[in-house]
Order: sequence, then structure tokens, then C-alpha cells
Amino acid sequence: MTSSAPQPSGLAALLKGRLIVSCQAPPGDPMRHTGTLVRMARAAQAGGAAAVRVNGPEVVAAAAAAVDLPVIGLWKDGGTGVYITPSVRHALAVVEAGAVVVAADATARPRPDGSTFTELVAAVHEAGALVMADVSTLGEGREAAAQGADFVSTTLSGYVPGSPRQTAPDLRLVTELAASVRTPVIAEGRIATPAQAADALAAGALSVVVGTAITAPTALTRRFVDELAG
Ligand SMILES: CC(=O)N[C@H](C=O)[C@@H](O)[C@H](O)[C@H](O)COP(=O)(O)O
Repeated sequence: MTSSAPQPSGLAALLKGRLIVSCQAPPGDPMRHTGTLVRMARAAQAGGAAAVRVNGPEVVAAAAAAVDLPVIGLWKDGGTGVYITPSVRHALAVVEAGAVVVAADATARPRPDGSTFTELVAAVHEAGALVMADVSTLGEGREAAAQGADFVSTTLSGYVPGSPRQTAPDLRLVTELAASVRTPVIAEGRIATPAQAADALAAGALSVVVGTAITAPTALTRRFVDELAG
């Protein structure tokens, strides 16, 4: 890591016990608009969030300029296999755009550029940023920690074969990771209520990422509509 790199312990202290808001919108969604996503990030800051998580170099750069919070950046590319910051090129573009932390897929699946997660970690550290490993299982989390990830997040549990499909957050994985890695654990994925966020902290998470429940009006509307339709 270069001397200009943020220290994992310093950022961990800032995030401890607090909320990270994921401000993203899927392709085709009316909210997928940089200015709109930046306003979500500003709203997250106004509401007391500790950090924001945003997708794509353009949004990372705009959010970094607009909010006084650490920006956790990723770059989704594709919809199958490894799509969250799938290559070293994607990771470095996110750092260049102003992310303090790069979130990247750290599952045990081949990466499209043939690189390893270890290489991505080394490149991001060399560029002066930190890495959040998005994992789906305990084994992946242990491996990512061993490869130098600064944070391990449960982001991909339920979205990768081999992890339990469920509507609830995977608090079991949070508990298991917190008990077995020294790297700070972030709870992420399907956290729908403040009570679930508190439960995630009680399970051992350093911090909690919430996306859909705060920043996805299309998906939230659909839930109500589906319930009314029976
Ligand atoms: C699986 C995947 O691609 N997750 C993405 C990761 O950046 C986002 O689409 C999620 O919204 C984010 O993880 C927060 O989760 P939730 O929206 O459930 O609170």
C-alpha cells in the first residue's frame, strides 16, 4: 500500500456501528441518472449515513464531489458470473474516479480478464485505495481476508450458486465471518428494516449496507403492488 492510502483501521473506526447507504439503480430504471443518484447520496449524508456505495466511475466521481463521506465504489459490468468490478481495469477506474474503497466480487469464480482477486487487491492498494470483498460464503470470506481484503461484505450471499437463497439477510454468514476473520465484516444484502440492521451489528458486523430499502422506489413500489395483487 502506498503512503497516501487510507488506513483500514481509520476507516473502520469511522464506519463502526453505522450505516452505509447503497445508492444504485439497475439498467433501465428511471432512477439510473447520475444527478439523481448523487441526490440520493446527499440525502444519505443528511440522514446520518457514514458512507455511500455507488456504481460506475461517473457516479463515483460525481458523488465524491458532492458528499463529504467516504465513497465505496464499484463498477458493475454484465449480469452473469463475476459482474461487480470484474477486472483490475474496472477497479483502477473506480479508484481514479475518487473511491476510497473499491468493492469487488471475491467469489470463487473465474474473472473475465483471467486475473485473481489477489492481483486486484494489490493493484487497488498500489493505487492508494482499500478493498471491500463481496462474498457469498464463509470460505470465500476467509480466502478474501487471507488475500488482503480490508473489509469482507456478505453482498453476494443468495445470488451465487452455493449460498442460501432467502428473502431475509444472511445473518448466519455475518456471525460465522465475524467469528473467523480478523478483517472487519460488513453486513449487506436484503436488509429491509432498521431492526434487521441492528441485528446485523449484534451478529458481529462492523457496519451495515442498505440499498433497496432506502434508495429503490421502483422495487419498493413493486413489492406493494405485488402484495395487493395477491
Ligand atoms: C447482489 C448485488 O448485485 N448487489 C449489489 C451490490 O452492489 C446491489 O445491487 C445491492 O443493492 C446492494 O448490495 C445492497 O443490497 P440491498 O439492495 O439488498 O440492500
